[in-house]
Amino acid sequence: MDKIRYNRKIYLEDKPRAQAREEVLSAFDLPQKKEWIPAAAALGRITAEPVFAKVSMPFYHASAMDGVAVNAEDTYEAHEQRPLQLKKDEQFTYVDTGNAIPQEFNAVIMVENIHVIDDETIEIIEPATPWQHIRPIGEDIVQEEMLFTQGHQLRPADLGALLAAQATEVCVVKKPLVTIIPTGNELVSADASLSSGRIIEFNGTVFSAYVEDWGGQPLLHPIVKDEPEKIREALLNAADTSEIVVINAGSSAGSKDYTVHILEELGTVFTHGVATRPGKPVILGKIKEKVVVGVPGYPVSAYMALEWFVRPLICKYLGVQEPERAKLKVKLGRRIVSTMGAEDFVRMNIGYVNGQFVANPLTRAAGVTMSLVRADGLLVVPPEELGYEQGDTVEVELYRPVEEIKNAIVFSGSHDMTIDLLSSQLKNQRTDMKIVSSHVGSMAGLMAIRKGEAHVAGIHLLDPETKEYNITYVRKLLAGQDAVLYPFLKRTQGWMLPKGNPLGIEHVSDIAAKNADYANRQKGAGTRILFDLLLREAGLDADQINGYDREMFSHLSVAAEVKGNDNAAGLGIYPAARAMGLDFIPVADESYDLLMTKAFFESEKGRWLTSVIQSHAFQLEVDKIGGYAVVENPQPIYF
Ligand SMILES: Nc1nc2c(c(=O)[nH]1)N[C@H]1C(S)=C(S)[C@@H](COP(=O)(O)OP(=O)(O)OC[C@H]3O[C@@H](n4cnc5c(N)ncnc54)[C@H](O)[C@@H]3O)O[C@H]1N2
Ligand code: MOO
Repeated sequence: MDKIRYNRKIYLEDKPRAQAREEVLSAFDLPQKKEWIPAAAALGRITAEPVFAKVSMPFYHASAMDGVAVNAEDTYEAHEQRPLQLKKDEQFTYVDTGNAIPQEFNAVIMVENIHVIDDETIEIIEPATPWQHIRPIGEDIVQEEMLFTQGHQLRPADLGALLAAQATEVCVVKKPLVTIIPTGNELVSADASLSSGRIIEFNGTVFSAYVEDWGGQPLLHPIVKDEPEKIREALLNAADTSEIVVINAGSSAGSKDYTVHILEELGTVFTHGVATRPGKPVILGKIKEKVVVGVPGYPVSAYMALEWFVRPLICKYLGVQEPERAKLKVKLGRRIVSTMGAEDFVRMNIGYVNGQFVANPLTRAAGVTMSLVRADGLLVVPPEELGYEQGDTVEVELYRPVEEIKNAIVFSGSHDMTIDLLSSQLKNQRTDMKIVSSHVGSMAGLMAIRKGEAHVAGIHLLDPETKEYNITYVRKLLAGQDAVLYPFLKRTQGWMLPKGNPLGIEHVSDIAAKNADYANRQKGAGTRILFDLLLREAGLDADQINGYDREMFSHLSVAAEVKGNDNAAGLGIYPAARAMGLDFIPVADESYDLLMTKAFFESEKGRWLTSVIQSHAFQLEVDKIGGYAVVENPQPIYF
């Protein structure tokens, strides 16, 4: 049993990130270790000492051209009107590019400029100047010359210079060893069987990859349980053997968050809590002379904290400048609210629509790894700002090259699995194009087209009066704007019910009559509009439906909700029901169409998109899902 009892630490500081960074950097003052490694394997490494050439290059006078080596003096008489003949071996010898020039010669004439008379004789009509077409000894590299100073990061061409100068071994800065300690009783490896409360350990692998990318040597420690003794032992060992220690999770105020106490006991804590959202519960401290960085458990917070504090430490150790990301000015598609006094880091999607870059925030939840996977850029809201308004121009840091962002087709609206298939087919045919999609529902998709924030929106909006899909909505909401509605799919909506349909639901009235727990969709979702129509047709009211106010944001989340509850019911598409092993009773066939800006529809990208939709390969993939039919010979409707 552990002898020491730790008080739960409830209050974290809000230290400015820049201050925390300066403090930890000035506390990190290890001398660089050096090592000799083969030059051929030194890509990306930092030279620890100046590197000198051991030999010259070329090592001898070398012919720069294919032709003949001559003595320039022998050629002075040559003239267009008085061709001069030269004798082989006495007055010339054949040489190829790179050959050594025999001592008696001092110039090369290109083969194109000689006229061969016979095996022994050539003729020239122009004199050669001394040293023409000869690469003299050391033209490129001179023996003893300094090729690189210390602190130079070796690039591919640099390796060539090292080998050419016979500097076959090079003294570089040893990569700082960064030990990464994942902690948590709940953590299991990715191949373990999962049960409620178990979390796959993946932060360690991500940290290792970042550390490697930044020039450090990662060492991923096995998972450590939330037991003070185990954490203490892991920290002490890591501090003995490595340059930097990263400990993951247990950084906040939970009952098992011991890290900060153990660090206080074994060394010093400089910081517990920085004024950032996310990433607040960072711990910075030292054991002996080794810096320990405690990063929060949530992946997004963790990766950001790693970049704020571990990357500068690695760069300082290596003696290189920290790289900065490219920046881009973008227009905000949505308002962004920020906490006063804290820096906010907002992952952004960026699209290039109608000649301008428009950015929209992704989820800000620190546990959503996919928000980092999907992000095109990062908006940093400084502590003194309360946020920005929709339409403001702000600067974002880019996570991807700007060309990639410029080439993406921005897809908005209701999500459908076929859009992922379309994405994949498009990528098959055009490596320079991709679909970037955000799933916001049909109505929000339509508005995105209206505001010029998307090229394409997937919509399925039923007009309860006309029973027609999409057209009335587009006519009403996009009045006066150039848009095209491209008929895309017919798909089947139906009741999603627990296996065996225990409540025996067949009709909307059964949902009310049997008091089923209904999993509804969000306002503006096409499925919600359909459900409301079904209610009205059956003469039912929303308040007769149990769960009407609980809103899910996708077909799959409705299906997941239904799966866990024998009393549940939902409305959605067949593939979602199938994915969750649910019963499915068809209710209506609906039109899921693609609304596009006219400019996009008529652009090269728009034409590609529609040609992929019409391709056999795509339609075959769609048929495999079931419950769908791609519209044949679609007639685009212009508005
Ligand atoms: N009362 C308070 N609760 C929390 C606060 C707070 O200020 N007061 N801060 C929240 C914030 S913000 C964060 S971030 C988290 C940080 O929590 P910990 O660093 O203590 O980490 P855990 O609770 O152990 O884990 C949280 C979460 O992170 C994921 N995780 C952890 N380790 C890994 C790993 N190796 N690989 C993948 N994912 C990992 C996992 O989802 C955990 O559930 O605290 C809040 N709470
Ligand atoms: O600060 Mo936590 O790191 O927001 O997620």
